[in-house]
Amino acid sequence: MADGKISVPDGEEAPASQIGATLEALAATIADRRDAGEESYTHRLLAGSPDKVLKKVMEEAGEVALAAKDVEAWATSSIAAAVAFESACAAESAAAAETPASVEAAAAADCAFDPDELAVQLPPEYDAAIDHLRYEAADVVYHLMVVLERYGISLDEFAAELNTRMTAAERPKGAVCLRPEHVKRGK
Ligand SMILES: N=c1c2ncn([C@@H]3O[C@H](COP(=O)(O)OP(=O)(O)OP(=O)(O)O)[C@@H](O)[C@H]3O)c2ncn1[C@@H]1O[C@H](COP(=O)(O)O)[C@@H](O)[C@H]1O
Repeated sequence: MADGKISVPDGEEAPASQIGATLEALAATIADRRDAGEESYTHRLLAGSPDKVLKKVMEEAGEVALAAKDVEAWATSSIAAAVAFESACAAESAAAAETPASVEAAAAADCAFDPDELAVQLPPEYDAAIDHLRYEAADVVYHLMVVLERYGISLDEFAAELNTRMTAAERPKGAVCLRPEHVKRGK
């Protein structure tokens, strides 16, 4: 596996992976749609004005950001609810301790405020927000892959871009890299 811009290190074999197989299948489907009819959304993105798919990438990236903010909001409100509960509990405990008759009850409650002990319950909406984030992330990747196909950047070449940014220790064995003359060219 090597073309004009990329190469596999000598003596190493290209690795296999799930996401690799998935992206390869999707890239092949997208490439096939060059010859499809107008009923294919992918074909319309490949054959129509480039602005359509370029706008879509920006729009879907924005939706990823909004979906992530939604995840943040559910996490923050869940933490706030847990803090409010702990604070109320600690206040009740402190008030009880001031009344001699209640000292025992207060000790039993053992409810001093301790942020490390917060029991944060994430609601079902948090999980749904994570599902939504993953969905929007897939929309970005699909549209980005249509852009790559449109401009003739193969998956191997794209992998080489990412691999080139890794240190030798981080890079998978056998990973392709950009030939030096293509690194950061045109940046
Ligand atoms: N992976 C995708 C894929 N992801 C997203 N999309 C389309 O991208 C469009 C996104 O448009 P919208 O902005 O309306 O997004 P939405 O998801 O409806 O809603 P939001 O993002 O606004 O929340 C929808 O029409 C989706 O169907 C995709 N269209 C096609 N594919 C793949 O490409 C293959 C070929 O598709 P066709 O070209 O339709 O044959 C399919 O079999 C799939 O494997």
